[in-house]
Amino acid sequence: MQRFFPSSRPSSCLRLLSWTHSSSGQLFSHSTNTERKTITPSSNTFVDLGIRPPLAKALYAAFPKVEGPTSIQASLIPAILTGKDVILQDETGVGKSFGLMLALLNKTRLHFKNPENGQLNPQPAITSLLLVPHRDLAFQYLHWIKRIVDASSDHPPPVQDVAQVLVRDGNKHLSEGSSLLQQTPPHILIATPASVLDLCHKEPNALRLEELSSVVLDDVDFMVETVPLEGRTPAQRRARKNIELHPGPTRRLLTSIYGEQRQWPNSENEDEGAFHTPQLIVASATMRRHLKYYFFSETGLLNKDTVKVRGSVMGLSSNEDMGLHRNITHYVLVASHDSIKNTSAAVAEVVEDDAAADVSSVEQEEVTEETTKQPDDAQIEREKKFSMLPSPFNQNALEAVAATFALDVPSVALLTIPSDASIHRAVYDLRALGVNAHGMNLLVENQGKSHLLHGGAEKFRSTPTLLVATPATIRGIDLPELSHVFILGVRPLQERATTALDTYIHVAGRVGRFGRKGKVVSIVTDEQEAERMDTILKRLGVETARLKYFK
Ligand SMILES: Nc1ncnc2c1ncn2[C@@H]1O[C@H](COP(=O)(O)OP(=O)(O)OP(=O)(O)O)[C@@H](O)[C@H]1O
Repeated sequence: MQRFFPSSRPSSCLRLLSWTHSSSGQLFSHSTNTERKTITPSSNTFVDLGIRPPLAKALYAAFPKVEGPTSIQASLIPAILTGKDVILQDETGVGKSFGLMLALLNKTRLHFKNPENGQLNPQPAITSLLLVPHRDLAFQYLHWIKRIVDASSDHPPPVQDVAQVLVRDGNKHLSEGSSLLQQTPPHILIATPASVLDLCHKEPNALRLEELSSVVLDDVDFMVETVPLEGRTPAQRRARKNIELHPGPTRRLLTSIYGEQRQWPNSENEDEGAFHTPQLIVASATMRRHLKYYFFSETGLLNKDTVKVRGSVMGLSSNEDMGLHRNITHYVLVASHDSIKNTSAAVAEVVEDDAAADVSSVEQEEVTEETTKQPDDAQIEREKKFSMLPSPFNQNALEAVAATFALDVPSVALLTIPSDASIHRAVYDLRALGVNAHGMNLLVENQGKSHLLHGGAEKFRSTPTLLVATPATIRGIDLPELSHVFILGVRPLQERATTALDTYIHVAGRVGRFGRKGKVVSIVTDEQEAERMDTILKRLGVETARLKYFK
């Protein structure tokens, strides 16, 4: 019998531990048709890249639209399978996360000996720790993996043998998560850095970090806080000091795994064969120079042997051409109390080849769970409170969202609000304007889950949905039917800081993915904000189009 989880071993051995392969595994079939206008396919097959045939077969069965690897996957997968460290950068929506998942599924499952008694541990080790910035991305990965596992045989293994999620979702989840982890360590643990630290603190033996074969940071720039190197302003100096004194969870976790300065094998310790640190893989669409400085110089977490995998449109330097102009149309609406109009920088009337046209081509899947839910007590209580308090949101801006949503959105759209604003309140206000709004929560059908895997479009077409989230919680999220992103709140663009640009890149990058089209509508409320927005778009090299419904 072929194994589901397969064959490649990092070159070095773990200190004082020995390992052996686990035999967990299942078999796996295929077909295809992927609409791909701009994503370069690779001439290789997944198997050519080192993906084991049963896994490739399960992948094709689970995702019938997948024909073969994309060009970034063709570079990424073999790089990961060498066991070397990898730094990956390519634009949003080209299959980076999907490729990461496949490479991790393909890795060898190991059993270690207990160094104290020399006996083989009864449970296999967790092979990979996949760190993500927020819980919704963790569940998206789990969802993808479950689909592949379920397609792997008529009697698939429980998904929890293959992957588990550990997120800070109240103590209950963490404690349930931790006992499951110890009973059945998964092949891949998908977690937020803060939840891993919490667990290590509460139950130091729950996770055997020293047995990990690889550590992956997806959307790494969002997880590791850094300050531009050139920045000399007092605020930047304070920020640098603050990071030094109070490093964030990712920095602390990386220090626990690799030490303050990662040690690299030299001729002495290599000979002893007792040197191991897990392979480190870092990925994002945006990676600024200061982040690379952190990895290569400040901590030595990466070194010159690191494999650099990058997309064709960008260098690994600070290049702001992120391909945002290719499939995405950008609009800026100025909402005031008496009008909604296009910004004066809007240049062209776009011939509407609607994003809706793309939606119709996606694969349909039955939505099994009930999509309407009765409001719970907390919601009723909240709504009572909201009805008595004035809204903190600019109502003109919300009306602009509601009007554009009603006129232009066929199935599902996303609205990002500033990170300090209340999602519940935004949902409440938008519902009062007749919008079918929900806070995004990828565990709940009508809050985004049914849109995760090309599911539910038909069901929702009659009542389009607006999912509300903050920029931090949409990183990496892939909702294939998403046609529009609305952005409320423009971050100030400081001279050297690139945060506002990167935020826009990631938020806008939720649409226009994998060759599909999309629209990004930023809503501003005065000329000053409009100017800021125009500057951001100019820096990103995109033109502002005119939305036909407004002046
Ligand atoms: N080889 C492939 N063939 C067809 N579809 C694919 C392939 N690889 C990925 N996809 C699909 O492309 C979409 C985008 O993939 P993914 O989320 O991995 O992109 P990404 O580059 O990680 O984006 P981001 O930078 O926003 O996180 C997903 O819907 C995924 O299912």
